[in-house]
Amino acid sequence: KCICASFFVLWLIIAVSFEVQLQEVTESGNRSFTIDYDNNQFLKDGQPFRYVSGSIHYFRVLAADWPDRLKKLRMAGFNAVQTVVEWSTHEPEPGNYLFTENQDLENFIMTAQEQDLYVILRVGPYICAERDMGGLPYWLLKLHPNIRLRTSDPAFLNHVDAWMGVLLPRIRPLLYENGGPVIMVQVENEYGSSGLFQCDYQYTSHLRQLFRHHLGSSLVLFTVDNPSGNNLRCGKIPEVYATVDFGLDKDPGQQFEQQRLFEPRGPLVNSEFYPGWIDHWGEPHHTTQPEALVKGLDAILALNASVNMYMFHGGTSFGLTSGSNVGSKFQSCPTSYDYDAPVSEAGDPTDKYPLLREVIGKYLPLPHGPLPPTSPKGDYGKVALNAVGSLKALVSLLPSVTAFWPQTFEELGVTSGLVIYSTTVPMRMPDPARLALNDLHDRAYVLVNGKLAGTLAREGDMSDLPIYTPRHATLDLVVESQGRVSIGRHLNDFKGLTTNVTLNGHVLMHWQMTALPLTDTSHLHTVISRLPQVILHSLTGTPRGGLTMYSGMFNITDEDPHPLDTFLKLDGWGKGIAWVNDFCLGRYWPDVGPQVTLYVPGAVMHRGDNTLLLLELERAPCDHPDSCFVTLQNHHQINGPTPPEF
Ligand SMILES: CCCCNC(=S)N1C[C@H](O)[C@@H](O)[C@@H](O)[C@H]1CO
Repeated sequence: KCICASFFVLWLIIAVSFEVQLQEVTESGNRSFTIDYDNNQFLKDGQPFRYVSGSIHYFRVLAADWPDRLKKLRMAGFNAVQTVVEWSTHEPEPGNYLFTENQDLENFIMTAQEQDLYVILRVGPYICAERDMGGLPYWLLKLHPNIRLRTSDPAFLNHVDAWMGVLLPRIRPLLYENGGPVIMVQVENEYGSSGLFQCDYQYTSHLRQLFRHHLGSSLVLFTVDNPSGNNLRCGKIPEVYATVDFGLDKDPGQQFEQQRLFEPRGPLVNSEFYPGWIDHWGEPHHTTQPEALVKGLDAILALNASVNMYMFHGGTSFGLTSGSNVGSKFQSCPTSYDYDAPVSEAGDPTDKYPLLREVIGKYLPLPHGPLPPTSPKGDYGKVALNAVGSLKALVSLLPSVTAFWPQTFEELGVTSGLVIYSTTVPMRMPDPARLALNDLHDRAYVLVNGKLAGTLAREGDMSDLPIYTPRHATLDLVVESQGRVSIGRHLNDFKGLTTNVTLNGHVLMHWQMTALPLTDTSHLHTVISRLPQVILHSLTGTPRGGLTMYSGMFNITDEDPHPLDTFLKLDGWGKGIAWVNDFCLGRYWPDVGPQVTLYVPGAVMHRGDNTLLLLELERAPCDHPDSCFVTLQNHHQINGPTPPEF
């Protein structure tokens, strides 16, 4: 008994001294961010803390504009910024790491700290976010065609370990406890809610251990799941704090009851409160009413919950980085990620902005100072364009691959862009013959002997295009990727011709494939410059001006202030990709909407002559030189679509 008593006394002394030390550490000014389970709150340096955060994805805003957007977030009353970290942005090819300029994540984080914002990082490895393959790099499919993404499959986890071994050591010095602004880090993303129909706890536990190894034992790690059904049962990771996400159409009390089933104590957190929603090409732009948004936020804050608004500023999926979804059909996401967010795609406060500041001001001290104004926009007028070569002419100058069967984009090493698949029809077919592309990812322009015979789309019926094929006719299929699926079972979304092609039931073989990766224009310019002028105008594209490159120049005079943000309007154009000064603005598709203009940041232009390049796939208003132009106007346009004929 005496021994037990002395052990107890010894234990008591140790426990008390530890508590005192912790208190001393805190009082000594060392920084800490923890969860207080006794009082259902966060503690920052030992004091109660609640965050009101807004999502801004650094890769959807140019680095030149990060200070402006982050300041607008702070001036709206928010005290934290949340961003996902996109693996494919930082490792576009295996072992090729990018962390500079527009990919300089550390700069974004430190800029947030300068704007008096804490940072909540969602480091993935999977992030969803309507991005190509949910932010996972396409080369995972190239290296491991049978990979089981988002599982403990070693083919996946080995690359995750390597990637996190590069990323997380960069994050550690920026943690709050180490003097930085990063207060929390999310593990995976909606693992239980992503329609994976598998709960690989070995995978999620591995991530927790990996994050603990690189980031230490005191950082708050959390998960996010939509709180319906069994999502939280599958998404909750032991020793990782489970939070939920829900929109303004949900009752916060009921939603948080679901969180309480898995976190009976600790702060209530909505990690994604939606001010708008996802857009898809061909659907109306999704919006919400400002009053409903403010009412919903007020109800959450009144419960003393912490919250992140997804998105505060959506920005733009520049380049070919937007993803897609597969619901009842394939739905590709537009370039604009406006999200009907409180700050528009172009960075301007909307009518939601002052209302949000007012409601946040009921719960948090507001920063003083004027509300940010709408920035001036450039009205640079018409830009005349000329055809600089058909796609066929361009492709004839590019290297090609021959194979018995059609290969996917991934096999050909193409992240995004086009692949031209060519073959010869082996025998005389009855006219018309039925062409079937049995699993097309995603859109194909069918040419017979260089003439457009039709268009097939993943959204529509891909297995029935009647074509007339003379003997030994050349069949070209110009196949476009519209963005890899961002969520669910179709995440391993191989692009291109993913199965055989048949003509009247005969499998077509012996394919020549020419990749046209469009992640940058360096090779495009090289190829165009090599095109003899005579070819430029001989090999036109389609009769309506499709499958053709167009270029033009516009001048920003010295009288103009620094180049202003502007909007590219493409009246009369069909569907394609646009570049300004080699910066890929993204895909345009005014034929189906909802976005009708492309946002052009001022930072991609300069005084003097600027170049504009279009790869038009479908139609151009260029049957007369006077009508072959686009417009750089000072306002954006998001229209409801005319029902598309995919
Ligand atoms: C149509 C399926 C949408 C799935 N995505 C959902 S629920 N969301 C949650 C997800 O975590 C986030 O990355 C975003 O993708 C968001 C929608 O903007």
